[in-house]
Amino acid sequence: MSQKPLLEVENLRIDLSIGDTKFPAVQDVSFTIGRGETLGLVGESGCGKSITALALIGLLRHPLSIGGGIIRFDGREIQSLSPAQMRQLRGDRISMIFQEPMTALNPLSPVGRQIAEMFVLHKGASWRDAERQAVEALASVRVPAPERRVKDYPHQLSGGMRQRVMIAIALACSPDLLLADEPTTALDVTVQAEILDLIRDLCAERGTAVLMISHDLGLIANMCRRVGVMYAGRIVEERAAEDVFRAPSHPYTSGLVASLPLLGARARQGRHRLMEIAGVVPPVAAFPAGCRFHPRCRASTEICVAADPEVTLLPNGGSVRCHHHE
Ligand SMILES: Nc1ncnc2c1ncn2[C@@H]1O[C@H](COP(=O)(O)OP(=O)(O)OP(=O)(O)O)[C@@H](O)[C@H]1O
Repeated sequence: MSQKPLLEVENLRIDLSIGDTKFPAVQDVSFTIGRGETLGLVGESGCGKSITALALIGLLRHPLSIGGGIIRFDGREIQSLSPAQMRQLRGDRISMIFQEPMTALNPLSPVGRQIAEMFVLHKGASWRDAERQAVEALASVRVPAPERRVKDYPHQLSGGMRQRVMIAIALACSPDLLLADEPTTALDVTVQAEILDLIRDLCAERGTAVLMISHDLGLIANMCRRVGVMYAGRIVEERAAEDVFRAPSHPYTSGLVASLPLLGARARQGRHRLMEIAGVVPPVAAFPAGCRFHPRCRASTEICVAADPEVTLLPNGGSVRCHHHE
C-alpha cells in the first residue's frame, strides 16, 4: 500500500466570478487526509467549506472555478482527469453526502434502483445481482424491512431514512473517501445521533477516510481525529481535535469553542455563559485586507489590519494563521 496520503490539497484557490472580476472565495487552503483518517472542516456559514468539498469531487460550476493549487487523490492530480475519468472516480472511490438528500435522490426512481445503479455503473454487475446487493446495502444502513423498502420512492421515506439511503448509495462501492457535508443538519436531534453513529461505524469498518463538514465544532470533534477551522475562505487553524478544545490557538477557534454549550459541573454552577463571536462572515467580494478575521477579532492590532498572517507551525503538530496566536 502506498505511504502517500490518500488526498493532498495544496494551496487550493477557488474563484467566484462576478462580471469580469474573479474573487478568491477559497485561498491557500492546504490539508491532507490519510487512508481511513477523519478530518473535519468547521466554520460559520459562508466560510467556503462546501465549495472546497465540491472542488475535490469535480463538481464546482460557474460562477465558481478552481483558480489554482493542486488536488491529488491517490497520487493523481484530479484537475488532469477527463470528465469521464472524474465521473468514474465519483461514486466509486470518492463519494459525497449532502445536507438534504432530496436534492441528490431522483424523485421518480425507487430507492433500491438508485442504489443498484451504483453496482451496475461502477462494478459491472447485472441489474439482477445489483438489485440483490441493494437490499443488502439498505440492511447495512440499518433500514428495517429492506426487501420492502427498496421499492419505495424517496418521498415515501422520512428524512432520516432518506439520509440512510444516501449513505447506502455513497458507500455502495466502498469508496476510499467520503465527503459528508452537514449530513445531519436537516434532521431531528435524536435522528442526528443515529446517522452520525452509522457514518462513523460503517466508515471505520470499511477503512473509508472521511472529510466531515459542519458548522458545529462539537459534532466535528466527536467524529474526527483532526480539525481544520475555516474562516473567510482560509483554514485559520488545523489541529488534533482534542487540542482544539484544550488549547485553541486562533482567536476565531477560541470563539467557536467558547460558544459551545457546556454540560456538567461548570454549567450547573451557573458559570457558563454562551459566548458568541460578534458580526458575520463577510461576503467573498468584501474580504478585508490584512487578516480576514481582524474586524471581528478582540485581539486585533495594527499589524492585523496591515498584513495577512502567514501559516505558523505549532510545536505539537498542527498550524495556525494569526499574528497573535496563543
Ligand atoms: N453558486 C454560487 N454563486 C455565488 N456565490 C456562491 C455560490 N456558491 C457559494 N458561493 C459563495 O461562496 C462562499 C462560500 O460558500 P460555501 O457554501 O462553501 O460556504 P459554507 O462554509 O459551506 O457555508 P454553508 O454551510 O452555508 O454552505 C459564500 O460566500 C457563498 O455565498
